[in-house]
Amino acid sequence: MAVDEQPPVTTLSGGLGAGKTTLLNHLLTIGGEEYDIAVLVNDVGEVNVDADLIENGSELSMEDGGVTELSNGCICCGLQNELDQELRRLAFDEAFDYLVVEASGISDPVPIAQRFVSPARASALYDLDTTVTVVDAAQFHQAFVDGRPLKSTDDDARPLSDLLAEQVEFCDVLVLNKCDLVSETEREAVERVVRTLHPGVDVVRTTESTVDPERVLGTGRFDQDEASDSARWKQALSPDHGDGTDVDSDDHHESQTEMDDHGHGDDHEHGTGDDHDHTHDDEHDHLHPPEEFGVDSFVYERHRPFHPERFREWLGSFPESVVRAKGHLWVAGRERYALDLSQAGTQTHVEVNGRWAVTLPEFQRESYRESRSDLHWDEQWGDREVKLVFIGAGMDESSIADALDDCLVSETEMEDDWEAFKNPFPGTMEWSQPPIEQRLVVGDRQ
Ligand SMILES: Nc1nc2c(ncn2[C@@H]2O[C@H](COP(=O)(O)OP(=O)(O)OP(=O)(O)O)[C@@H](O)[C@H]2O)c(=O)[nH]1
Repeated sequence: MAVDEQPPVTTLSGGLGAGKTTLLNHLLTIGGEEYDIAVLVNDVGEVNVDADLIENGSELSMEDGGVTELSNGCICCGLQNELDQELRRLAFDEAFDYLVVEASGISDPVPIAQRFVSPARASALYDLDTTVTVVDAAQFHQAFVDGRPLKSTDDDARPLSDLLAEQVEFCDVLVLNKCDLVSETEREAVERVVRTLHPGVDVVRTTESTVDPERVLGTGRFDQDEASDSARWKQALSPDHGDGTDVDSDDHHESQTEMDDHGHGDDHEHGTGDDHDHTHDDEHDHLHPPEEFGVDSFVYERHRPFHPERFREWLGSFPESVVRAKGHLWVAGRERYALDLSQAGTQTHVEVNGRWAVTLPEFQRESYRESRSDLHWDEQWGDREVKLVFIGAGMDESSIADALDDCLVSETEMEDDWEAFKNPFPGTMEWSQPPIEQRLVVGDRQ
């Protein structure tokens, strides 16, 4: 792609589990008719579940460069170098005419937007078009109307609700999602708070993130001068905010050189009003969100199925310290299909994702295995496994893992007839039905 073509960019931010991946998949299905979209997906955990979900839900794939994943950190801080590299690689090596960047649920949208404006190098390659924040209406109501903020259990950390508020404050379009989980009165109360935090923001109400693509793609709403007036934008650029606490100091040196390489000729044209040098250090001189908000993550991986009844029971009492969990499941009695689990707030969804590779005809199975060098393969069970990412504040990893281990099929149960277990989990892929009916939903307003 020629450098001067500058594909437009939409960034998607928003709280953990708010509906960003759902929105992205919706855009790829509907908006894909108008644009040839490339996506860059950032996930906090070491396993990028979102990238898999996007691949499964669309024709894009990692191999053809359509989906790029950046995992195990935040593109707003720790992975900024990787973000810059990927943005350059995409611009020079891939053919697309729109880029959508899905930030992790604990990313601060300000430093991400700053990667696309002068003097950041990507500003010459892309045109930041729209910044979008997706909000879970029910979670927001709980935190800001009911007055039960999302806490972090680490005393020194800021409550996660602060991040939610910051994500609301910095966006051009706010997608108020999960409207099915709130009453009209609750939604109105949420909108009042949202408009207080961000007067004049364009609010789109949705369920399942079904937004009209025109509201978030090619809107031309991002205005650098207006964004530059945002208090946090200025704070992030201020040289006085260095407290030396940034955990990624090594990254800074490399990026600093990159920034120095870059001509700053157009700085003044789109200036932020500050006349100091915009160094990389200045740009993200804040704590890395996982530290600032006391968030951590771990992966639970086992190569044995869950007992359907015990695991269903466990789902009914999700540990409070877990803010978000997602991944795939092997449930005994469901040997043909991998199930996706997605927990956010008080709701957990389990739905059929696709067939385990081991059940595919040999030709397909082998080509799948070749394309996934990291795939765990068991002689007897193939790729069937449980792999879940947990993200939360103050989680007791070993007690969660122990409780889950108790839900696994025991040594003796391995010999049982698994079809005889009472099994509430979905087990077919009847695409003629609306997918929602193939879900097991655990939690409020089922
Ligand atoms: N009830 C309800 N559930 C929804 C809605 N939109 C999405 N979900 C579900 O909420 C869960 C999280 O959705 P995602 O799209 O994965 O959320 P996300 O913002 O990408 O999550 P992270 O990237 O982990 O922060 C999934 O189980 C979705 O199916 C909605 O409008 N209503």
